[in-house]
Amino acid sequence: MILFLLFSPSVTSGSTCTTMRCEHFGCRKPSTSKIEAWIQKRGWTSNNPQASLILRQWKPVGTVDTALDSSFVRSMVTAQRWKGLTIKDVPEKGRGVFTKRRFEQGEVVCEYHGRLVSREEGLAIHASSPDMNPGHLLFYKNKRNEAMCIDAHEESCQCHPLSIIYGRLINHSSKRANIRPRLFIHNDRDVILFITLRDILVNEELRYDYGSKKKSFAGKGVELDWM
Ligand SMILES: C[S@@+](CC[C@H](N)C(=O)[O-])C[C@H]1O[C@@H](n2cnc3c(N)ncnc32)[C@H](O)[C@@H]1O
Repeated sequence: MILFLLFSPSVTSGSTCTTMRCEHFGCRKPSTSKIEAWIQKRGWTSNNPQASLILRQWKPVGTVDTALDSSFVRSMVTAQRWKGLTIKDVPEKGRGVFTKRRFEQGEVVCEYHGRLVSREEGLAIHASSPDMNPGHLLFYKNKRNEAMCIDAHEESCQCHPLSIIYGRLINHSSKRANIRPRLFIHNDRDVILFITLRDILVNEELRYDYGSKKKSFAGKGVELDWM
């Protein structure tokens, strides 16, 4: 869908002058220090690009389909250390996730991370919640077309007990969604990444369409006023 050039500097490496296209960071904006380390690793002898300039001109590289191709994005999925986000209270919604920096269209924001369970198990968790609120469950179909659920009702997951799991705190909007979930597979694990639908400014609330009908959450006919 989206093809963005990240950076095409003319650089001198030894005696060879090459036009480089950096795809290393893929669909996720790196920090200045990450770019500096990347430049240093190239071992260029002259004409080195400035990290701050790369950062200013940065755009995601690749398409939504290739969002998990970059080792940088995969390392974030492994570590669950998503930067650039913060949690705030939102009137009548509880908590919500807000941006601490600008995100570009097509950028990976974070993962909906949690425990993988079957749809039936997810529905049982849903049914046992006090007000049948969808809470922190995400229902989806995997690549084999099986109905599954990511259960994120715990504040933190067992695999990353110290990480903030932002995905579970993102609120719903069908009309004003600025990110969308997308299913990938990494190390045989289903990974649902949120990808921006447009440029997102600093201090914007992240929202995605939960995809549930007002009266039929997970097919259970639950009335939810806020949907
Ligand atoms: C995935 S959680 C989102 C984080 C939640 N606000 C919290 O504080 O934990 C989903 C729950 O947030 C609330 N919520 C999400 N979107 C909402 C909206 N647009 N309006 C009101 N409540 C919303 C509902 O209670 C829903 O069950």
